[in-house]
Amino acid sequence: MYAFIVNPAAGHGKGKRVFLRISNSKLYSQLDCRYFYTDAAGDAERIASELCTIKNTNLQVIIVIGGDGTINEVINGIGSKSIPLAFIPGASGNDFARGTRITGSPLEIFEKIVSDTEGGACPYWSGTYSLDLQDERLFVNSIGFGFDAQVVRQANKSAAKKLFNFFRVGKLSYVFALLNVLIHFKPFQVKVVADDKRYIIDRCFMVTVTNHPYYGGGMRIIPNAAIQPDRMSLLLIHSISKWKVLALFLTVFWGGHRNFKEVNIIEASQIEISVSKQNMCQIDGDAVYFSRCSLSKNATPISMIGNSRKAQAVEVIMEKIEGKASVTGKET
Ligand SMILES: Nc1ncnc2c1ncn2[C@@H]1O[C@H](COP(=O)(O)OP(=O)(O)OP(=O)(O)O)[C@@H](O)[C@H]1O
Repeated sequence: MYAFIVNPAAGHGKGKRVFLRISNSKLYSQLDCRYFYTDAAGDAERIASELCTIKNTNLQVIIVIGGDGTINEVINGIGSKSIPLAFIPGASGNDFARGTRITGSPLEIFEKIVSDTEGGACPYWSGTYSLDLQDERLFVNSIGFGFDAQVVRQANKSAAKKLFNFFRVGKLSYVFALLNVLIHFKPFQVKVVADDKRYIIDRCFMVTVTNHPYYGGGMRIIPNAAIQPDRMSLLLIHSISKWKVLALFLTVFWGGHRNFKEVNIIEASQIEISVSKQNMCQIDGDAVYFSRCSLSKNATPISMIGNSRKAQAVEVIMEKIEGKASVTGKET
């Protein structure tokens, strides 16, 4: 069975339009397909979790249609179960699709998914996080602390977002939010422990941890962040003037921001981030308050199909991790 989890509201209705294009196709009618629409936050996670536990469904793949928030929920619903996962972007941000090289029209992606069910999976390692000692959860793209989280919160709560989405220029809501937050933003003190290194930064602007290069709807925030087991990429921006922040966000599309002296990029397996005064953090585009966060890489990779990364069986990668061969640390 091909199980579709569809967020019809994603991208101001794009999720539904993408699914209708697929469900009206000849290929869809020839296969054993079922679909589940989400109604509200938490539905995609619950549906994915139920699909993984129901026996005798002959489930071949869960295909998610929506945005990064929907794929985040589904990955948390699947957890460590070995169900192949595919994603057809149906929103405006779509950083997960960029990062995992999901390309083509929705129908082309669907055709690729169907051919990959014959054996074309490649692994994807999400990250785990625990906020303020709560239970661990997974993030698919990135977690950001400080400035970017406040921008996400501002954009999500702004009434203008609906209007921008209606005119299909949803990204403009982030530009407006960025300018708005920048005016009032105050740098904060943060302590970052990355493996055996400790950093205490007095005038921190933001800290971002990613599983792949893309962020904020196409910005290449850490251009060489590899999809890999064990290690996450971390970007730190500190001691920077507000004018320079504007310049930085203009150069981020081609990676020029890496040359700013206020920017540091490192890799680590275990990361602890703590702030003395409660601050904001965004997880795959969802903003919440935090004081302390522990991060690591999820040991169990997701078996992804339907993307253009070169396929390699998840079992082969797992053997490498377990030490039977050397790990390159680069995307396969
Ligand atoms: N039927 C629904 N109506 C409204 N909200 C929903 C529905 N189903 C799910 N949601 C909520 O929508 C959230 C965000 O969805 P998602 O990120 O996939 O799309 P999006 O926010 O429109 O994406 P983008 O901002 O990139 O266009 C989900 O995490 C969930 O909380």
